[in-house]
Amino acid sequence: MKPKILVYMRVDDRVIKELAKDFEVTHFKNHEYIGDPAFDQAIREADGIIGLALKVNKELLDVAPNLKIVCNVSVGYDNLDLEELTRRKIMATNTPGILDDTTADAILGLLIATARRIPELDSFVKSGQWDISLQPDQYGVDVHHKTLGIIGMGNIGSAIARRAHFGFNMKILYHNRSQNKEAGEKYQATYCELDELLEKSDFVCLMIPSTKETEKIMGYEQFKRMKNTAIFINGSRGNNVDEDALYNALKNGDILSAGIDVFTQEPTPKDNPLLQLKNIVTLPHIGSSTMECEYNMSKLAAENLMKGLHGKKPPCLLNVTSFWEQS
Ligand SMILES: NC(=O)c1ccc[n+]([C@@H]2O[C@H](COP(=O)([O-])OP(=O)(O)OC[C@H]3O[C@@H](n4cnc5c(N)ncnc54)[C@H](O)[C@@H]3O)[C@@H](O)[C@H]2O)c1
Ligand SMILES: O=C(O)[C@H](O)CO
Repeated sequence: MKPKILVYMRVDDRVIKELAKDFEVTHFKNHEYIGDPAFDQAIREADGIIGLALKVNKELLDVAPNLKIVCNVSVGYDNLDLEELTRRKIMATNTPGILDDTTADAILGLLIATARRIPELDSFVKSGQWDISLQPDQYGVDVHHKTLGIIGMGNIGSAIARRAHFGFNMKILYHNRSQNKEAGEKYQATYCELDELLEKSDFVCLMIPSTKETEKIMGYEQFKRMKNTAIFINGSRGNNVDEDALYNALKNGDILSAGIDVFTQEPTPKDNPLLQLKNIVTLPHIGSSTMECEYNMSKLAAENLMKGLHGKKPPCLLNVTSFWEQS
């Protein structure tokens, strides 16, 4: 009998087809969760899970007695209770590295779209309002030669810094858990404490993982510290930002505008007050969502799953030291 796997949300169809050669696949394309009878049965029987953003916590693990591996099709793994998975000797994997350039492209795109007010001016043209020349109150602000503060100079933060430094002649400041020597040398990026970065940057780009420590790292105080001409970009996770504080800062002119790829709740509710503001550009969490990148991420996640269920060490094992090397 083939091992059983639960495929959750976004996994490339070609990859699912490959997986079906080795495994019995049950695919949930949307946000099904415990309580849905079909999902309950699939999770009860699953040897492995592959997919995007399934909340894997004690509640779910308690009803998944056969589970051996959980493979995220994402680099972020804030959806996983890693401690609990490790305690139960269940492997967990993610997909680091292969999405850096794609995500950095999207975040730079969002930054430029926000600075140059591209979505707003696109609507202006398409709605037939362009009957006189552009007015000064429709101008955007320059990106080139400005100061970009990156919070989280990891893989994606570095890919953003590379583009900003070489492509736009921006001055890079960064805040990180530890100093990133390579970014300092290659992109002339200067390490600073968070407060200093917020005070000096024309653009602040958040690129840290979502953890207990980073929850609402951008709150009322942090937005107040930013220049009132500055633009805030969140390409990380919604939980890292206090959305009420962001709303307040945008509404009161504490900052100029914001570009947001991620929300506290996704999909974000239609009545999220942020959506009413003119000075915010929003995206539905598209950082890595290109045809090429999503396929590569699915393939890497599938490789993790295959290796794990075939008794080999998955290439992107997250709980490596605490689990694999002891077992
Ligand atoms: N918008 C999207 O579609 C999208 C796509 C990919 C990743 N992401 C998010 O971006 C995050 C970063 O991805 P990555 O591949 O660059 O990860 P990474 O691990 O390479 O980099 C994260 C960096 O953040 C730093 N960091 C962590 N906690 C910190 C703290 N409390 N204070 C200061 N610095 C801290 C780390 O030292 C590290 O350098 C992911 O965890 C994910 O949440 C979003
Ligand atoms: O963490 C990631 O890889 C992305 O946010 C997934 O969409």
